[in-house]
Amino acid sequence: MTTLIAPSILAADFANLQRDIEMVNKSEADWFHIDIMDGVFVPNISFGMPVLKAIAKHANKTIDVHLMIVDPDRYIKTFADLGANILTVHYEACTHLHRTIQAIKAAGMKAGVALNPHTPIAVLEDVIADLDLVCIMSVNPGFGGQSFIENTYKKVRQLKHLIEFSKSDCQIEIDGGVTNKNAAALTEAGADVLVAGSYVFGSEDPLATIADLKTM
Ligand SMILES: O=C(CO)[C@@H](O)[C@H](O)COP(=O)(O)O
Ligand SMILES: [Fe+2]
Repeated sequence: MTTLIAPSILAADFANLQRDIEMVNKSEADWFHIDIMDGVFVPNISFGMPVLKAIAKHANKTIDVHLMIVDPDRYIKTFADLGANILTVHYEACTHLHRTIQAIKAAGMKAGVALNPHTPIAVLEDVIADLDLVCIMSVNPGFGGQSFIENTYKKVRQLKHLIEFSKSDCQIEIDGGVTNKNAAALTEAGADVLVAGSYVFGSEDPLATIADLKTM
């Protein structure tokens, strides 16, 4: 199976959002990656429900929502109603992670958990069988355009082992600083989904950049 590519809309031109959504629609990308930041869990605020609603209206691919917010349980139903297909919460933001995962699935979405760079893979041991996606943060969450953290490769391999050992069919997503310099090595280590924001939207030809990432 080839690696899935999920352009991060955080790096799109918000004054030309529909144009950028149409670009992703006609590209070889697989998912839309949507970063929701609350200014509390992370030191930045991105955008909220009205913008997600507008994106969902035009997007014709899987909508992968990455919540960087505290107490995400408050909004699970809202994100399902807005059109999220995959809802990823942060391990560090959930007091009752098992309950949150079940609530996401009960709302009809796939359930993902994201781990900050300092959080070990081992914390997922007792929920891995319930998960559809694990998002390994390869930068500290909160901003696009940061440098990739090299320790990520080790975590991908550890997660791959845990998934195989648990007979889980959960996918491994890498988020932050993904470029053509690390994409092939991430795929080789076991990544299933690569999120790319500034590398795609900051390039001369985003369609070609996405197509190129797909080959890695
Ligand atoms: O969740 C985040 C950042 O917190 C990411 O999804 C970024 O939006 C990825 O952007 P690049 O690092 O690819 O520019
Ligand atoms: Fe993200």
